[in-house]
Order: sequence, then C-alpha cells, then structure tokens
Amino acid sequence: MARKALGPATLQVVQAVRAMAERPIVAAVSGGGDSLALAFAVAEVARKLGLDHSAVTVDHGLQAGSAERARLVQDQLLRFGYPDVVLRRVELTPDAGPEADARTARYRVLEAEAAERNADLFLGHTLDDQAETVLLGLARGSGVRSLAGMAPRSGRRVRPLLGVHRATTQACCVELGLEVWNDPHNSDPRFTRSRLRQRVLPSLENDLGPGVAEALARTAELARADADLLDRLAEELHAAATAGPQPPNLEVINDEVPSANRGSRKVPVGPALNCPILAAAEPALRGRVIKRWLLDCGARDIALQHVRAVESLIIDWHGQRQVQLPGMTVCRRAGDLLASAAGSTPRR
Ligand SMILES: Nc1ncnc2c1ncn2[C@@H]1O[C@H](COP(=O)(O)OP(=O)(O)OP(=O)(O)O)[C@@H](O)[C@H]1O
Repeated sequence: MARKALGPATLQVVQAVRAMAERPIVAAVSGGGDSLALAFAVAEVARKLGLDHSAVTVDHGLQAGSAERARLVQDQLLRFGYPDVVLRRVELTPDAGPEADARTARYRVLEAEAAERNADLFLGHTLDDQAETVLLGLARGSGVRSLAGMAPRSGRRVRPLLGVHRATTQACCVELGLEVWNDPHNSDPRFTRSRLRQRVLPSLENDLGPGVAEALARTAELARADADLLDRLAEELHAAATAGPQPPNLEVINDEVPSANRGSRKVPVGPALNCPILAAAEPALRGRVIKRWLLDCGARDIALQHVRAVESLIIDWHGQRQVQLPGMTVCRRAGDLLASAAGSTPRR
C-alpha cells in the first residue's frame, strides 16, 4: 500500500492499537469494518515497533461465497504488508446451533494460532460492542461481573478498540478505501444483539440523549474494578471458610426421585464450609463463596434462588433438612459445617 498521511479516524485507531502493543501480535480479522481497521493499525504499529505480526481469518462456510470473501480479506491484508496471513476453514455440522458453536470453534482456532506464535490475539471489539455487552448483562440480571463487559486484556486476548466508536472504525475504512464485509447476522432481527444494535441503543441515545454508549462502556470499566476486588476478597474468604477440619461422609437423600424409589446412602463430600465464618462475612462475599463452592461441588445452572437457599442454611438455620440443587448436588448442615455431596443413586 502506497505510504501517505493517515486520516484522523485511522490515526485514532492506530493510537489505540499502539497503546496495547507489547509483543508479537496475531490480528483476528473477519473482514468486517472493525477488524479490518484493527488489522491495518496492527500492521502499522508492528512495523514501527519491529514486532512480529500475522493475521488469521476463519471461514465457517456458513454463508454462500464465504470462501471467496475470506480470500478477499486475505488479499487486503497482504496489501497492508502482513508477512503472514492464515486462512482457516472451520467446518460446522449443519445441525449445530450456528452462532454459538461458530464462536467457540473460532476462538479455539484463533487462540491456538496465537499460542503457537507466543503472541497476543488482537480482537476488533469496539466501544459500541462493549455498550451492547453491558446492556445484555443488565438485562440478564446476573450481577456486577456481567456489567463488567469485556476486559481490554484477558489472557492472550487483547481488545485495543474498546475505547473507539464503531463510527470511527467505519470512517477509518473509508479513509483507507477498504472493501468491508457486512455480516448479515449483524442486522438479522432474530438475534438479540442485533435488535439491541439496531433498535435499543439508538432508541436510548434518542430518548436519553447522546453519550449513552460511552456511559455504558464507562460502567463496564468501573464494574470490572469492583468485580475484580470482590472476587479477590471472596477468594480469601473461600480459603478461610474451607480451611478447617472436614466432616465424615454425609447421608444424603435424593429429593429429585419419587419417594417409592428414594433411598439414601453415604457418599463422598466436597470440602465443607465453616458456617460461623461465612455468617460473619459480608453478604456480597458470602454469596460469591457459596456459588463458587457449589460449582466446585458439581452443581450446575446455579441461580440466585439456589445461592439463597444454601445461604439460609448458614444464616438462618433452625434444623432444616438438606437443600437439593441442580446437577444432583445436595447440601446439608452438620453442626458448624456445611457439607455438600453428589446426590445419591436411588435404591431400587
Ligand atoms: N471469522 C472470523 N475470523 C477471524 N476473526 C474473527 C472472525 N469473526 C470475528 N472475529 C474477531 O472477533 C471480533 C469480534 O467479532 P464478533 O463480535 O462478530 O465476534 P464474537 O466472536 O461473537 O465476539 P463476542 O461474542 O466476544 O463479541 C472481530 O472484531 C474479530 O477480531
């Protein structure tokens, strides 16, 4: 690509990438405007800093012409001066739920490429993606961690554009004359995120005034710091609450099977929790410890009501029976200890 002065939007993207470029970089490029702008900036910055860099495009073969599109992306990347552009075809079985499975398969391939090169994996999520993620978390009602959105850096994954608007990456592509692919999923109203993008956020901006996306992205930043602190404190509380002596095996009764088939038996217990220590702790930390403990004990699909039910054995115990949880896990109080066990197999 001929060297010429960069436009203002391109400069902004380059600066954002520069701020997070520390070691070899693998850019994940779908061919959409965000990741093409990212890819250009990565090439610019890596050249200046002398960092190894490469790009990976994953073709899921989900849409007609996807292979041709992937090659078009590859051509543009080679013009940016990438020494190495990897095209990966990741076939999905036709009956696999397309989006979620494509995403899991994609991250596996992208992470593996980055690991092989001992590189950071740069992703093109923007400030608007972050705002959408926070709103989705809020609507799910699952607490401060889900309001924390995506981290700018987590493991190998680096998201340098979380402070950059999508409008800027789009303007960057226009400045550079790039051929952008518009993913039809992004405007398909069957997907929640697309409805949020097309209708909810614009309507919020319209009704509440401009700056809602920035405010949501700021919420993510603040919530992440809070969530990190709470997780750290909960980790310490968990260590203290599981440090004591462990109880003998626990007699559990499986409430999930009809009483005629129901039996009870002694089964191995997970680490027990010390109730007085947890009762004296802050509720925010206690809830986190209980949730983590339940997951460690094999429970699945834990909701707030399950955490509350277990919590009542700690702070409001008056001899209740055990609590039964999803994943056949059972919790029971024995003196000062709260023990849990995988649910018993019913006797026939
Ligand atoms: N097919 C692909 N090949 C390579 N990279 C991709 C591909 N699709 C997405 N990416 C990378 O992931 C970033 C986010 O894209 P998108 O929001 O569509 O994906 P996602 O995987 O659903 O991410 P998330 O759910 O974390 O928001 C893109 O900017 C790009 O860096």
